[in-house]
Amino acid sequence: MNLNDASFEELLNALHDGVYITDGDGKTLKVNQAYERLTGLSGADLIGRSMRELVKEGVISQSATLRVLQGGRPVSVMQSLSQGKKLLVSATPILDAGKRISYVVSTVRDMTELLRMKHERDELQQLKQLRNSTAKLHAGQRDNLLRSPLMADQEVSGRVLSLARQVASSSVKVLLQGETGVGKTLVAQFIHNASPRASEPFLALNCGALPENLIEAELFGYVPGAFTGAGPKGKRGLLELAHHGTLFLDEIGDLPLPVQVKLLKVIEENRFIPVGGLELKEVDVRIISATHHDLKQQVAQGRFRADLYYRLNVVPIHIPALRERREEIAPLLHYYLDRFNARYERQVQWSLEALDLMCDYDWPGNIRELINLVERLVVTNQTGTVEALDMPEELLDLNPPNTSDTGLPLRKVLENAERSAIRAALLTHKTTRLAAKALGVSQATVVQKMKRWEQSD
Ligand SMILES: Nc1ncnc2c1ncn2[C@@H]1O[C@H](COP(=O)(O)OP(=O)(O)OP(=O)(O)O)[C@@H](O)[C@H]1O
Repeated sequence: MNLNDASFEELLNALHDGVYITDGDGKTLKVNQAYERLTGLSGADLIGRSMRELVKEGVISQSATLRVLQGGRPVSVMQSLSQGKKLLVSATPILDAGKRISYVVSTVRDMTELLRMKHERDELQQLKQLRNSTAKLHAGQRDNLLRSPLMADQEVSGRVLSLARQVASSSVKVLLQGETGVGKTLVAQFIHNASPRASEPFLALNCGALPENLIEAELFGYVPGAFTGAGPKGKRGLLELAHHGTLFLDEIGDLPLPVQVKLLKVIEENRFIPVGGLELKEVDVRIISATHHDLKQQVAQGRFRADLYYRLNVVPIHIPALRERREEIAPLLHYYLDRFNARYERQVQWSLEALDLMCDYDWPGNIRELINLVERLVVTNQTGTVEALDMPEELLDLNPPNTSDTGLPLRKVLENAERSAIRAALLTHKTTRLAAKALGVSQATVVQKMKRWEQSD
C-alpha cells in the first residue's frame, strides 16, 4: 500500500491512537488525526520536517523516533505535555531488504486517564491499608465487642456506653479521658459505628507516636516535592481520607503546638491546605479525641491551647480505670479466658485462688494488661487449671516486705513461726484460700510468702 493512498489515510485516521511516520532519515511523512488531537500539533506544520529540527526548535520534547534511528531497536518513552497530559510513545523501525531502516512508525497513546485510574487505585489501596491497620489495633476482637459491647450491663461501663450512644447521632466533638488500656479507642469506634457515619471510614492517629513533621504529613497530606523525602505522587492526609467519616486522634495531649494551631483552623473552617500545597480542601470529618493526660492542667502549663481544648471537649467522657470498677474484672477474666481457650484450642480454667488474686490486683495497664495476662496464662498452662502460684510476681507482691529489717534475728524467728503455721494450715485446709481464712490473713499474703520461701529454699 502506498503511504499517500487515500484508503491508507482513511485507515490511519480511524485509529484511536496517534500515529507518526518518518522515513529512515527522520523526515516526517505522515501523522494521523488522533496524533493532531492528542498533541495539539498540526500535520501541516510537521510533514516534510526533520525530527532533529523539530526537537531543536522545541516543538517535540523527547523523540522516540530519533532514539530508534540511533539504536535501531523499538523504544518507548513517556512524554508530558504542558496541559498535564501524559503520552506513551512507542516507536518501531521498519527495515528494508538490506536491513536498513526505511521507516519509523510511532504510536502515541494518551495515558492520562489510565494513570489517573491507577492513582485512584493506589489511593484506594492506601485507604484500605489504613482501615486495616486501625482495625488490627484490637486483634480482631473489636467487631464482636462493638456489636454487643461487653460490660454494658455493669454500672460504670453501662453509664459510659449509654453516654457514647447518646452522642453518636450528632457530630458533636467528644473527648475521651482515661488511663492507658481502659477502652478509649473501643468507645471511639463504638460511637462511630452507632453514628450515621458508620458506613464511612473510621481512621485513627496516635498523636504521640510520630514527630511533628510526620504528624502534619499524616493529618494534612502533602503535595509532590513538598519536602525532602516527600513521595513523588504526594499523599492524601487522614483528614481527607476520613471525609464523611470519623477521625480518632489518640493521645491528643501530645500534639505539638504548631500542629494544634493548624488543627484548630480545620475545626473552625472545615478546610485545610496540604503541606506544600496552595489549594484549599473542604472536609466533613467528625473528630473524636482521647487523652490519658489531664488536658486542663496542660492548658494551665501552656502546653495545650485553651481554644483547641474547648473546641475538642464539647462532650467529655471519662472512662474509669479498671481498679475503679472492680466488679467488671471477673466477667472480663471469664470472657477473655473463653476467647483464648477457643483460639488456642485449650480448656483451661481459673482456680478460685487465682481468680481472687486477679480481682484484688490494681491492673495499672487496665484491660489491655488483663488481656495479655490471660493469653499468657492460657498458652503456658500445663495442668488445665490456673493456680495462684501461676500468677506473675506483680500480682503476688501485694504487701511488699519492709526490707530494712531483713537479717534481724527476730525477723527470722517470726518467719519460721509463720512458715510452720502456714504449712500446718495448708495441711489441714488443702487450699491457700481456706488456709488464709483460718489464719486470718489475705490469700495473697499466704501465696506471696510461699513463693518467697520456694525461691529462697
Ligand atoms: N468493655 C470492654 N470489654 C472487653 N474488652 C474491652 C473493653 N474495653 C476495652 N477492651 C479491650 O481492651 C483493650 C484496650 O482497649 P483500647 O485500646 O480501646 O484502650 P485505650 O484506652 O484506647 O488504650 P490507649 O490509651 O493505650 O490507646 C482492647 O483490646 C479492647 O478491645
